Amino acid sequence: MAPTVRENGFSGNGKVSIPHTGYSKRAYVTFLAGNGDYVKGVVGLAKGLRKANSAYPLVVAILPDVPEDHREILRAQGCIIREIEPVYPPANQTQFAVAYFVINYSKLRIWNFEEYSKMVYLDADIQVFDNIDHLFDTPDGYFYAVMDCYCEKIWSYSLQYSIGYCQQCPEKVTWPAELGSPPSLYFNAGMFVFEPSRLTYENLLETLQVTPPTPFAEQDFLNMFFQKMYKPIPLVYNLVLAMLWRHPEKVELDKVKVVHYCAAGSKPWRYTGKEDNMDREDIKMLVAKWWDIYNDESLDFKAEENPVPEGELFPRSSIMVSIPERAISYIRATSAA
Ligand SMILES: O=c1ccn([C@@H]2O[C@H](COP(=O)(O)OP(=O)(O)O)[C@@H](O)[C@H]2O)c(=O)[nH]1
Ligand SMILES: OC[C@H]1O[C@H](O[C@@H]2[C@@H](O)[C@H](O)[C@@H](O)[C@H](O)[C@@H]2O)[C@H](O)[C@@H](O)[C@H]1O
Ligand SMILES: [Mn+2]
Repeated sequence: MAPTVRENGFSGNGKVSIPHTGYSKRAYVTFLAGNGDYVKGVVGLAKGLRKANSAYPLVVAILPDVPEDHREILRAQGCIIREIEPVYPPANQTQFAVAYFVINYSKLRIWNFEEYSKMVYLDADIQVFDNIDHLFDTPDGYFYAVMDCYCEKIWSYSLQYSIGYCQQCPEKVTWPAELGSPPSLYFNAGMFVFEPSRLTYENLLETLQVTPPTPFAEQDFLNMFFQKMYKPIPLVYNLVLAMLWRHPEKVELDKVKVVHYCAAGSKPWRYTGKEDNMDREDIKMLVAKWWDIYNDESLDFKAEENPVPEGELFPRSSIMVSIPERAISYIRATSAA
């Protein structure tokens, strides 16, 4: 039977007016800043999600400094572009672990995307190789993310690193009793499952303004803010590459669904193989896998397969799939002609 969206689903004025009546819209979301080459990461991610048959669209939260030609590239890949204003931490003397981490606080704007009830955030240097749509069905009220690793030199400022403690193997070097209780479980903020909420958003921004910045910027802040709601999920959902050489016993590469190219020198679009660990066979294989998707033209978004109905804003594929069946009652179309 030819499905038709209820009249008030797509009003005649060309705007998509979706009834806010108990439907729950879902989407993947990533973050893009600057006019550099991270746009390639977003294109790769959009194509990877398509290859994994993801049912939900990819929203890209972009800073104003993302140039129009990059925005067009992303629209052409079926991405939903949302411009956000930067978020800066309070004035500080902090040395961030990496100078540009300061722009990553702008990620916090995604909590204001209230038109979505559940989102999966993915850094632009992440690739999704298997379908992870089931993460949207996780119980609400928690913050889901994968535990990070403290063993890389980038952590050398930390107490954990100085005593050789890592949460990935707490039995190897136990946390000294004289230092009190061990650190709370700490997640990598390159991937997480969350529920946008105006209230949480405002709370995040207010709390940020009274929280002294720390080396891992918004990642440290989010770990502090969501400490009580944090639920660790398996590393197959965010393989922080350092795990391959720091905790190989925990990695079953053929089961990994999401790879996070965060190790120094591992960004596929900048890969030279010269940095530490970058000449490993598994790294070369993962970088090649990223390029296979990026270069696969059959994975490009095809507007003709996702027509944007006359006067509407987005291809229905990006709207319709983000509204579950129950929210749209299908009635038999009376021919408009
Ligand atoms: O110049 C930049 C730097 C970072 N990012 C975004 O911020 C995220 C976090 O930075 P990055 O992934 O480089 O941090 P890492 O995970 O390597 O620590 C990136 O994935 C991008 O989504 C960006 O768009 N442009
Ligand atoms: O702004 C802080 C960033 O901190 C995190 O990356 C780090 C950290 O996780 C280390 O453990 C890794 O070793 C390292 O490579 C990596 O840069 C997030 O991936 C990123 O999205 C962002 O939040
Ligand atoms: Mn990253």
